[in-house]
Amino acid sequence: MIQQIYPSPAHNYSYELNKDFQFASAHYVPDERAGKCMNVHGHTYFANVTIAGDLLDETGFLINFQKIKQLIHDRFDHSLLNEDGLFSDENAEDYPTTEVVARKVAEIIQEHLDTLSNKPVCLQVFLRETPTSYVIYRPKRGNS
Ligand SMILES: Nc1nc2c(c(=O)[nH]1)N=C([C@H](O)[C@H](O)COP(=O)(O)OP(=O)(O)OP(=O)(O)O)CN2
Ligand SMILES: [Zn+2]
Repeated sequence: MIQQIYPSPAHNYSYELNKDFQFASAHYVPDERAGKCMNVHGHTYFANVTIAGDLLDETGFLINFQKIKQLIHDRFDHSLLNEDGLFSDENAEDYPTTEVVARKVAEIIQEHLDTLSNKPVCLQVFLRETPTSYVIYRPKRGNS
């Protein structure tokens, strides 16, 4: 939910930013054990992304807030997640569950961050799938 307080990852970076955004997507979980979730259905996902770093870019940004939303919203909004090449119906690690979508969001963002000279890092993705269900994904990282 936008404007909620999120759990913070511990870190020693000087700057931390958080971006909230939402996207509406359909998905299904391709396993009979997922019950009714095996049927195509939709959610309005609420995401909060945490990015940190020690250096700002030439505009004084860690990263432009708008870019974070653009990377994810433009790709996933009003789509069937299972049809995106990031996901697969063959391998559970790539089914579009909340856990996996949160990880993919982190990976998409980190891939972009790696192109920036100030080298920010994605520390956390909080992804709410329903009013009662959410996942937090924190990429493994070194001692920073
Ligand atoms: N660990 C996970 N469990 C479930 C996932 C998931 O991605 N990871 N997904 C689903 C379904 O896709 C469903 O969209 C969400 O399930 P649920 O929280 O049960 O949704 P409800 O709105 O029915 O929840 P209530 O609290 O009962 O209203 C299922 N499990
Ligand atoms: Zn679902």
